[in-house]
Amino acid sequence: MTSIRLTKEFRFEMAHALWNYDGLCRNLHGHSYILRVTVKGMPNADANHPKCGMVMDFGELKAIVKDEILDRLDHAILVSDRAPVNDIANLSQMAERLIVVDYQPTCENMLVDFAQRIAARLPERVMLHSLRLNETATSYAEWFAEDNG
Ligand SMILES: Nc1nc2c(c(=O)[nH]1)N=C([C@H](O)[C@H](O)COP(=O)(O)OP(=O)(O)OP(=O)(O)O)CN2
Ligand SMILES: [Zn+2]
Repeated sequence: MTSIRLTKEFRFEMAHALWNYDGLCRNLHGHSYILRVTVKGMPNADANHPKCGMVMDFGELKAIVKDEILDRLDHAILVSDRAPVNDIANLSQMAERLIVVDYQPTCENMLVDFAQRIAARLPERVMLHSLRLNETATSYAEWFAEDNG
């Protein structure tokens, strides 16, 4: 049996601010994030199964990422609970999707959060191999299961 890595790419638009940061990113600003999710497993070998030849259906992976990440974060504002969250919440309709997290919303911390959420939803015998999150065209962070075993 051969182990195969499967990757799907997702895109979402999100605003954030780095609380107490010593540079421009302390201001609310937005990014067009690109998230690449790679899973690993053996393709289904049952010739009678509709998913024969698949590690997992790309559609199933898409549904997980949509549920756990895109539906929450696309066009959202992500801020740390250490920031003045109530002031932002008072922006009323401009902050309908205000997501408050217990971490500084860097791409590194977002990946830790994403890895936990995605791994918990994968089918049996499919492992989360890695994640890559581009915050800008020139900046990205990566999470690898092998680094975090
Ligand atoms: N290690 C990290 N550093 C920074 C993060 C982060 O998530 N992890 N985030 C930011 C800002 O939010 C923003 O993404 C700025 O990134 P940067 O690459 O500095 O963006 P620029 O537009 O200045 O990049 P250039 O392409 O070089 O113009 C800051 N740091
Ligand atoms: Zn940023």
